[in-house]
Amino acid sequence: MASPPTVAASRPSPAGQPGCLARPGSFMLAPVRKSLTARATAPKTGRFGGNVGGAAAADGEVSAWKSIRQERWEGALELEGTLPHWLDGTYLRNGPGLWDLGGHGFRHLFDGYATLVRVAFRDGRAAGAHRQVESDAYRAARAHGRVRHHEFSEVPEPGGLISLLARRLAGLALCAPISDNANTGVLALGDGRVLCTSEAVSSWILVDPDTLGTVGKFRYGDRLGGLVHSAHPVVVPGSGAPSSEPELWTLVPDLLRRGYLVVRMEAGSDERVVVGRVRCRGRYGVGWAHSFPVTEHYVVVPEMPLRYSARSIFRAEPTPLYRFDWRPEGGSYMHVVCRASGNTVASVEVPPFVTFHYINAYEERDADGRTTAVVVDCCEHEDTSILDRLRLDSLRSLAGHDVLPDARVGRFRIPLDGSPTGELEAALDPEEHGRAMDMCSINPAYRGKPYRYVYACGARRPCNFPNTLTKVDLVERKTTAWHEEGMVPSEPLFVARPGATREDDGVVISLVSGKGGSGYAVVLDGTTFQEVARAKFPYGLPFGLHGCWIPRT
Ligand SMILES: CC(=O)/C=C/C=C(C)/C=C/C1=C(C)CCCC1(C)C
Ligand SMILES: CC(/C=C/C=O)=C\C=C\C=O
Ligand SMILES: [Fe+2]
Repeated sequence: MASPPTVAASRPSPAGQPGCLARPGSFMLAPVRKSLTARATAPKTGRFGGNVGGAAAADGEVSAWKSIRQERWEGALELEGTLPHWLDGTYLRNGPGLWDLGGHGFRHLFDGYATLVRVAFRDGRAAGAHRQVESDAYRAARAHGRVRHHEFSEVPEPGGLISLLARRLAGLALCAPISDNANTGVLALGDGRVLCTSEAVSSWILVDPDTLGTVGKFRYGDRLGGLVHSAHPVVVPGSGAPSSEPELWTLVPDLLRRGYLVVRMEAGSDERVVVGRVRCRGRYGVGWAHSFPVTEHYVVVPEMPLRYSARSIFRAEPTPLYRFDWRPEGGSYMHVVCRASGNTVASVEVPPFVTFHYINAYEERDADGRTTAVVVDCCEHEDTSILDRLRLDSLRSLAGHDVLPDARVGRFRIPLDGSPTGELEAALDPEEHGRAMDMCSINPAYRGKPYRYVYACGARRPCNFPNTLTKVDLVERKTTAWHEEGMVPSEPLFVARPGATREDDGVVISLVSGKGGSGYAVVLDGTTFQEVARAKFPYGLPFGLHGCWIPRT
């Protein structure tokens, strides 16, 4: 641990008390029926193999892949360096932080129960907190001592004889319900509501950004249904006069009719409105739509050759790629849908690609101001092996081994002149960022517009996981990296300085699981990419996925 704990947990939850993870012996989880991957990884330390919230991880190992042990913690953070006084608001980050309960360990990074982490910045000081998100899946596992919902890589037996008989009588597949473990992102809708998100339509959970408490399930008031949707809905300033209230856009894949609904939801509403429909052009299933980009006038619908396996989702029958099938022979496409009319204005074939995250997209215009193409940037992985590299046994045991598959900034150019194909090439030499590229953010004021800077996780090899924070200059095709030996960074998030006019005038915040079991929020200068401050948690932080910034109003 880099520094001794200096603050006591303000609300400690001793074992056996409400608000605590478990009573000793109460978390023996039942065996899992089908494993989509190799054998379960046994917890490494302690009964839960976890980080002890409110105390240092004692064994000096990186905390990134260890479960957070205590359900919640809150307290002041020890500061090193000087925080800018203009940094006034709350940084929230979500991610799977609890992979071990009782005697059972999840196998894959994406399986873990959601842990929300918060760092509140005010007057040059920082306060931290974490709390488990109270999804039905998490509550059920806690109450029953077994995994009851199917997660990304695990398919538990349906619980109990009565439930099994009832399901058989109802003619349902003998599988547990789909999980509502909202462990992927956290999103401020801009109307006061803050949501934890994941892939299942029924998984969104409203949280209180101050207490991190679970407010309740978010349920749509419409009749659109859908089973899965993008884990990364996009909130943009509204286009509708007279209001420019922020609105949410997302994609709802239709697994039966093989297409996508492009939907919009207004601020304050819980009803999605269908703006456009796209039919899949490729063969086999619907392309996985974990995220998607928007430009000023268009929504881009990617049809990736990594396709949802309807069998795996409806009948809980695993594929070698968890919930997906790799079908490059079925074609790969990019569709462009007009945000105003819902019409598909371009649909082009592109080379096969694998991506979780789109960085940004913008419209390219000719000298007369006519839009000629849409440019889309993404974190592109060389193949689907990245999914297996995110297995916990690989993450835990292969640190320092150079097994991370290559990744690059993939740049698509989608012509709007009716051409049948689009291009895909690297936006810069991938060696610039150690051939790793994911967990990206940009200055949000440049979303959908021409832009220059990307903040992401890159690599200093050898490594089994991205281990640098990297600023990419897409114009100069150069990078600047921030790195400490042994660190596991999470998504860097850019926060603009109020009144800034330059794109990189602001700071970049990332929660880091450091060497020696430490956990801290590092704050980097957005321009120089030098550290300006770090706010240290008194315990190690598990790795997390995506975050958001909520300015103090
Ligand atoms: C975190 C990340 O990148 C991806 C996570 C994907 C998840 C959690 C997917 C989950 C599921 C499906 C793809 C199909 C239906 C079941 C469910 C577990 C929600
Ligand atoms: C953490 C990750 C990829 C890392 C490899 O470079 C992907 C996360 C995807 C889900 O949000
Ligand atoms: Fe994601």
